[in-house]
Amino acid sequence: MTKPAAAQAPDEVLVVDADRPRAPGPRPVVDVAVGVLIDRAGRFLLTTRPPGKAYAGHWEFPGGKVEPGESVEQALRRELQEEIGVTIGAAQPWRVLEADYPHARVRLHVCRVFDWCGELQMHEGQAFAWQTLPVTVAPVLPGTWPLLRWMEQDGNGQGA
Ligand SMILES: Nc1nc2c([nH]c(=O)n2[C@H]2C[C@H](O)[C@@H](COP(=O)(O)OP(=O)(O)OP(=O)(O)O)O2)c(=O)[nH]1
Repeated sequence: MTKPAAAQAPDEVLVVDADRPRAPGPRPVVDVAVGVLIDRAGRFLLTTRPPGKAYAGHWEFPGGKVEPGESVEQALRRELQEEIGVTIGAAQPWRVLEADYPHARVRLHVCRVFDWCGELQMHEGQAFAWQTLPVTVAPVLPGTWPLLRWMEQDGNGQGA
């Protein structure tokens, strides 16, 4: 059986903007499902964070928070339908990153996705770009850089 999202130990822990204040005391960790959509040419999809969200305009992999009772795969399927209008097939669990931001502590459950249907539709006014390594978009969200580094280490994302 798949482990509950909260039981997954991170592969890496990142502290973002460490000089900026945090709320005092222990902060809950929010589980987030993140999708690395990889097309047949080996390119991967990045989108910008919509206006009004923390780090608006920064580039990231699409995804969002896991709701109570959802698996990571269910959350990713729902978020990608809501945000970019595609329905994913299987989501392959890949790596876990914990990121401590001034606005929140998040645990990113990063999945690779090779199979989806539907045309891309940016429902939240995001920009999108199909990328290979090294990426040509900026600024990249701090908590997205480790994922790009892992891809490079694994020899992924160079395109076909
Ligand atoms: N989707 C995504 N989130 C990332 C990445 N890297 C990274 O640090 N994050 C962080 C930023 C946010 O703090 C958190 C995602 O939460 P979010 O606020 O975008 O999620 P959501 O769409 O469910 O948002 P909401 O409107 O319900 O508040 O994860 C990434 O590559 N993709």
